[in-house]
Amino acid sequence: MEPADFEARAAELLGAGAHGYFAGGAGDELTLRDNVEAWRRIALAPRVLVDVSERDTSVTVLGRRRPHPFVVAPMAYQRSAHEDAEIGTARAAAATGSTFVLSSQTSTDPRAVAAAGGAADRWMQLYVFRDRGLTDDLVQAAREGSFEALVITVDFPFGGWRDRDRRSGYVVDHAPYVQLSGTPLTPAERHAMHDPTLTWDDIAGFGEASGLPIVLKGVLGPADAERAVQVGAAGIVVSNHGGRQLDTVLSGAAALPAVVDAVAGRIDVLVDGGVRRGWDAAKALALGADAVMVGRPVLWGLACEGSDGARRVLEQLVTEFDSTLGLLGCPRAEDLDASYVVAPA
Ligand SMILES: Cc1cc2nc3c(=O)[nH]c(=O)nc-3n(C[C@H](O)[C@H](O)[C@H](O)COP(=O)(O)O)c2cc1C
Ligand SMILES: O=C(O)C(=O)c1ccccc1
Repeated sequence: MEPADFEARAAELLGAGAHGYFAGGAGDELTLRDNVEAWRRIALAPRVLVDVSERDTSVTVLGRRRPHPFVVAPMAYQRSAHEDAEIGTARAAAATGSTFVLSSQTSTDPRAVAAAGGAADRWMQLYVFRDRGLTDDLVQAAREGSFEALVITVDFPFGGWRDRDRRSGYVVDHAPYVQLSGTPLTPAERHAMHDPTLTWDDIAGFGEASGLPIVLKGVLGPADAERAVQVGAAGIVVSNHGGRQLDTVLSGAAALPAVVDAVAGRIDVLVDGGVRRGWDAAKALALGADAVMVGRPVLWGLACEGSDGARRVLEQLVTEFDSTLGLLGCPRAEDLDASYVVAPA
């Protein structure tokens, strides 16, 4: 099976509830679809007669050189996709030089994920729960597991309106690391753990308490990007949460240019949502992103072939990205700029 077949195969392998939860989005899923289409609408504009015999896919993010711009997005409940779960995706990331982001809603103890990932780059995604004890425990685990940064997700005061989950009645079929009670809960019940009173005033405190750089995930506009700089974030992820929160919001691809302008190089900018091909990542970098997060494709690889499947998805993205640099006539990823893309009219 090719990585291109994983999405369809995962739909056959997974139960309807888990599949709907992973694949689905908010409302009519217009943003879910637009995330993918927005990258497709941007045209690449190649240059010719450039020596592309050697290419450099590396980028610098949070002050560290990384072999390529692909970061595995934080995704909840990976044990529902495959028994390899987060250990499997962390190993796949480590094997491909991808930075791995562990979800707060991990199925696996963060310390075990850290042990499996060894010296590879990993960040901890943080949800701020009403029960701050649970949040503090994750911060502590991040420190013990040598996680390099805290990715605080800021677009999730509570869960979006998700028809697929309401219809399926899906309940999480394993005990996640952060437990609420002994009873299995629906995603909506677990989404209600989040603290909806969280504001900008709280952010710097997490940096101080953890000693780790803070990345704010879920920023879509230039004013919020400016505030992220002001509160001392080291980076932001331009994201609409994979179309899972508020339907009809703009795509990461559409939001990116104005955010990049506002940030003006002061902090790192990542983008996610609908990155499916190596050339999508090239477009993101051309529009000023420093790196991209990839979500569902990694999950489909995990569901089909466990850790090996997730690794194959990441390998293919890196190979496609490398080939894009060559055929675009821009052999160094860090030289990508707006001259290599034509935005839709
Ligand atoms: C099944 C699933 C679970 C997710 N869980 C989390 C999470 O726990 N924390 C978080 O910040 N984002 C979460 N996200 C959002 C992803 O990190 C990411 O923003 C999004 O999936 C990127 O879009 P893509 O799937 O189109 O690549 C989740 C996404 C999916 C599909
Ligand atoms: O479903 C999600 O998108 C998500 O981020 C989440 C949030 C809380 C619990 C589980 C998943």
